[in-house]
Amino acid sequence: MMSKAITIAEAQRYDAHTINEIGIPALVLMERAALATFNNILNDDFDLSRIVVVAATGNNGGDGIAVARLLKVRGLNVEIYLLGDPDSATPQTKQQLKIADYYSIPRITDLNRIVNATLIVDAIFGVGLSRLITGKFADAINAINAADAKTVAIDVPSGINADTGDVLGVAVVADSTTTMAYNKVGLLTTSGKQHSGTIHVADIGIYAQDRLEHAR
Ligand SMILES: NC(=O)C1=CN([C@@H]2O[C@H](COP(=O)(O)OP(=O)(O)OC[C@H]3O[C@@H](n4cnc5c(N)ncnc54)[C@H](O)[C@@H]3O)[C@@H](O)[C@H]2O)[C@H](O)CC1
Ligand SMILES: [K+]
Repeated sequence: MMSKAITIAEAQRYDAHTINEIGIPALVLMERAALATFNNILNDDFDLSRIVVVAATGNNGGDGIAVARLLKVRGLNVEIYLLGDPDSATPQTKQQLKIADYYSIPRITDLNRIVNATLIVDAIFGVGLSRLITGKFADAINAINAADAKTVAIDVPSGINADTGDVLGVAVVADSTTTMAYNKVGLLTTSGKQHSGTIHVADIGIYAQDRLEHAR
């Protein structure tokens, strides 16, 4: 089947339409994104003995923190490496952090725990990446790439511009990427493919066109 690929602007427009016009709450979309990623993780052949979710405070991070909770509730050993100030997280991501705290998911600050993980979930940046990556964000991506662990990216491998496939300084090299709603144009480029690994497109209830015909 031919699958459509969309730009960052389209992804943002379809998200906003689904939330604001249709009325599906952002947290519901986030839960579906997390469930799709979680199911892809369980269906693959990964060593799940030491899982680290590396998350920033945008909605991509929120997806990842929700994945951490789904894994934890399954009884798996999962830790969160959080980048950025939780006080400036998006409302959805703040809610995910609160839920993760309820389940006592450890928050780690030592990059060595990333390097020694068996599976890494990359939830640093998705379609919101807007500038060159430096500092602690770059350090975390370098640690992910230095690890022997398999790496699963959420939506876009962090550091890849989802329109052009360009590396904005440094980018995660993933074994697989669960991308939401549609593939992204930048993931079809040579660089995009090299960083995404196997791409799974997840239906999370966001569509380019309203499916009103099914309702008649
Ligand atoms: N909108 C939805 O309801 C859904 C979104 N999903 C997921 O969310 C991301 C997009 O989330 P958004 O908050 O718009 O952006 P990001 O999380 O990708 O990142 C934005 C965040 O990062 C900062 N930032 C950007 N570039 C840099 C940089 N180089 N260094 C440091 N910080 C940077 C920026 O300022 C923001 O704070 C999407 O990809 C999906 O994963 C859902 O899946 C569900 C629906
Ligand atoms: K990501």
